Amino acid sequence: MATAVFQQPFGSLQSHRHVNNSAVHLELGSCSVRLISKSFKLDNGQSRKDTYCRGQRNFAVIQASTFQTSLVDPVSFPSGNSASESQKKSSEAALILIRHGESLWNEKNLFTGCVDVPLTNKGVEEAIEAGNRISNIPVDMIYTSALIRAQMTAMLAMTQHRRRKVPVILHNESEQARSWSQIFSEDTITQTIPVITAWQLNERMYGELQGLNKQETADRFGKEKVHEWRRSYDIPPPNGESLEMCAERAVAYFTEYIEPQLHSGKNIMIAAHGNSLRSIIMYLNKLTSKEVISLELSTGIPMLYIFKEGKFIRRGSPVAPTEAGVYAYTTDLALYREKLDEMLN
Ligand SMILES: O=C(O)[C@H](O)COP(=O)(O)O
Repeated sequence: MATAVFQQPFGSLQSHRHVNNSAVHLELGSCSVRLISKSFKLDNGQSRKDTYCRGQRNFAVIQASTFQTSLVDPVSFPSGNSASESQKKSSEAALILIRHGESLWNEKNLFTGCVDVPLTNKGVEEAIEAGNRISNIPVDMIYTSALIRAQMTAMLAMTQHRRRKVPVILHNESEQARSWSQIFSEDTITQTIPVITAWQLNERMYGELQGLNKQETADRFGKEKVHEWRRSYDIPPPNGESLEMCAERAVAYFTEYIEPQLHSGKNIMIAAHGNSLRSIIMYLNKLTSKEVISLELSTGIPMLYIFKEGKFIRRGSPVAPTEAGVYAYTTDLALYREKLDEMLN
């Protein structure tokens, strides 16, 4: 992805403790980012090096790339030497998809779409259970929709992860938000998982059905009509998105931003919605428009894929963290798990 890399001296900064500063400039397609390293002499005589970034344009990519550059996981996946080396050699990466846990409007049987409602208690429990199931699978980056039910699911799931890294939502909505949420310790960054939120992963926009009760709508417009709105591929509900329209933006986002991360060996979790995930699964499993309409996803059930040699291999849903046989670990996943066991014992 990086097309040009060069080192340049970085002028001295306003602190008597800085002993050395340098900057690396990366050109990443249409955007550029500057990684700035500062070496500090601490009062106790020790020295410390912190790296952070300044970027322009296309902030999601910049932030993702920054974390990618900075993160060095002591429990690397697959097993290898340095993180960058293992990334280069990496022959596979894990992809976890999770539909959010039950929301307050799922519970009330209302069309939700892009209305931003939180999880129920049951949804919270489902998210925690999903986290248990994936607690031995490596996660380097998380993508969620812009909606709270997906974000809650991702965050709650990660509370169960054995690696104990902290998921941190990247705020790139304005220059100030980006700048005010920077992390200035390389050590802390290595214990962090970047969480990227993207509206493209949102639930399909349900148009004028949003907020209506599904049963009452079926009683009013007829079961067939409502089934057509809910489960046809290319017929949109009134003023809303068809599954095809939802797939267009969700899959475009996946191929443009997420797939390159998998290619570089990053293990990814996506927390999203029934229809944005059906769209992505349609792409991953090469389903036809006929096949995808009968695909139903339960709330809070993680699905695991392995990305290997440019192909997505479906591994099913991990049933419990300890039951390797249920979804058959790959060798790399087994090694990762072994390292977690060593680290935590
Ligand atoms: O938005 C909604 O109401 C649901 O999350 C998905 O609804 P569906 O099952 O009708 O597509």
